[in-house]
Amino acid sequence: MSDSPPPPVVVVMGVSGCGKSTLGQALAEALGVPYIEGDDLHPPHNVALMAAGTPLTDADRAGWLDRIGERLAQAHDTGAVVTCSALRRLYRDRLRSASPGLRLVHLHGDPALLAERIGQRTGHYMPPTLLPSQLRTLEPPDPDEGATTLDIALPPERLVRLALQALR
Ligand SMILES: Nc1ncnc2c1ncn2[C@@H]1O[C@H](COP(=O)(O)OP(=O)(O)OP(=O)(O)O)[C@@H](O)[C@H]1O
Ligand SMILES: O=C(O)[C@H](O)[C@@H](O)[C@H](O)[C@H](O)CO
Repeated sequence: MSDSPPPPVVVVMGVSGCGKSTLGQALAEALGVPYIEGDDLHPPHNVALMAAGTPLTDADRAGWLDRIGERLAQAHDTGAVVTCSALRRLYRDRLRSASPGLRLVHLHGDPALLAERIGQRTGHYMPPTLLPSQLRTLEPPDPDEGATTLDIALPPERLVRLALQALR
């Protein structure tokens, strides 16, 4: 029997292109927990809207957040790293109601750097034109949410180290 605490359930959050998938995968590997790509849980309707350059509404995101919440709840014993934009406080409250102990890592960065990274990547449904609406919708975590905010200008390996330190 080990007295070690259960592995963490982590949501890596932030606007499109902030590096959620890049950090999320590396962090899951470092923690030895499953990785869940939140973008894969969007219904096709949401993906079609975003691909057409239409921002999602609260109603569009509701069912998606519930699916993510289910996955977070299932990960209670195993831990997990899940990517989810989780832009608004009310979305995060919805996730926390499914997984009360969840930890947040918020990737935050200069809009010009975000635009550059989104512009450089290929094969993604999310068009660069949606970045301004993502930034308008973002409500950065409040102090009581205990989030760790990291600067996307840092290299991925450093972000992993800082996230691991914060999650200890
Ligand atoms: N710390 C970093 N330093 C430099 N480039 C990075 C960093 N993190 C991510 N990138 C690059 O930025 C781009 C966006 O990263 P990524 O796809 O991980 O973001 P995302 O938040 O998951 O995006 P989305 O939510 O839109 O799917 C990718 O091309 C990735 O290689
Ligand atoms: O809440 C949202 O508007 C969406 O989750 C977006 O943030 C994208 O799915 C994601 O970032 C992929 O580019």
